[in-house]
Amino acid sequence: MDIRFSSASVSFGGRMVLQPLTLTLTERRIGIIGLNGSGKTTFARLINGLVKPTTGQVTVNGLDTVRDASATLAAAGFIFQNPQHQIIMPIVHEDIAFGLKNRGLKADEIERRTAAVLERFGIPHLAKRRVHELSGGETQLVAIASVLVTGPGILILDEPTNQLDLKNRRLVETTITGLDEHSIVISHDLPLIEQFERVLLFHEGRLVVDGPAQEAIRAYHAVAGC
Ligand SMILES: Nc1ncnc2c1ncn2[C@@H]1O[C@H](COP(=O)(O)OP(=O)(O)OP(=O)(O)O)[C@@H](O)[C@H]1O
Repeated sequence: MDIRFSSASVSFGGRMVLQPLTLTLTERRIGIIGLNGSGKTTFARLINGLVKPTTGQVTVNGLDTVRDASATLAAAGFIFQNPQHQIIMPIVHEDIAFGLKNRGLKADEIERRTAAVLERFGIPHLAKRRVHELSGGETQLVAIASVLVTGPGILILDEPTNQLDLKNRRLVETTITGLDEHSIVISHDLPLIEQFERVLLFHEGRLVVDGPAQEAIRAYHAVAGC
């Protein structure tokens, strides 16, 4: 993974919500922390082109997120804060197959890949379940499976353990830390974040710490005043 920000900033309606930043991300597990409204989601959305830089440039494995928008989307999958919003089909198996159908794969290949990803996440028993009947943890796993089945090398997750009970949180945490793909995770779940190789702390639209997890978490407590 090689993600480069070159003087990239974001303004909405003339207000700069992300100050210009220049950095390169290559680590396997990267955490993003900060208070509400500090710019975390905006930063993460720049990576797969959901938000365009107002100034500067962002590239993902050499792809420009604006010029090469669809290739960037294929390289970096995104799991939204409310994953139920990105689940499109009513049945789990159909939802996982959806992205593969869109890519024009043959039926037997779709079936093979769908079964493999269900197996990978330990959820073959959910294949025929209705999506709206799943628990929060199951919904997260299905959303992750639906994105990873298309083969992005990078997964960006926006608060993946938010609103999960302790058991489901552990399940999703273990799934994320065990991924082969590179992951970039926005989270207030500090026990998860403290396992990561590199953590970025945002405050009021600025990247204020970029370093080891312990250092960033200590600084987070300081800016939060607790
Ligand atoms: N599409 C948009 N239009 C206008 N303002 C926006 C837009 N998206 C985000 N903002 C503003 O940008 C700032 C940063 O928002 P962002 O969602 O990146 O923060 P965050 O750190 O992810 O917050 P949270 O932890 O609450 O999800 C906020 O003031 C937000 O209101």
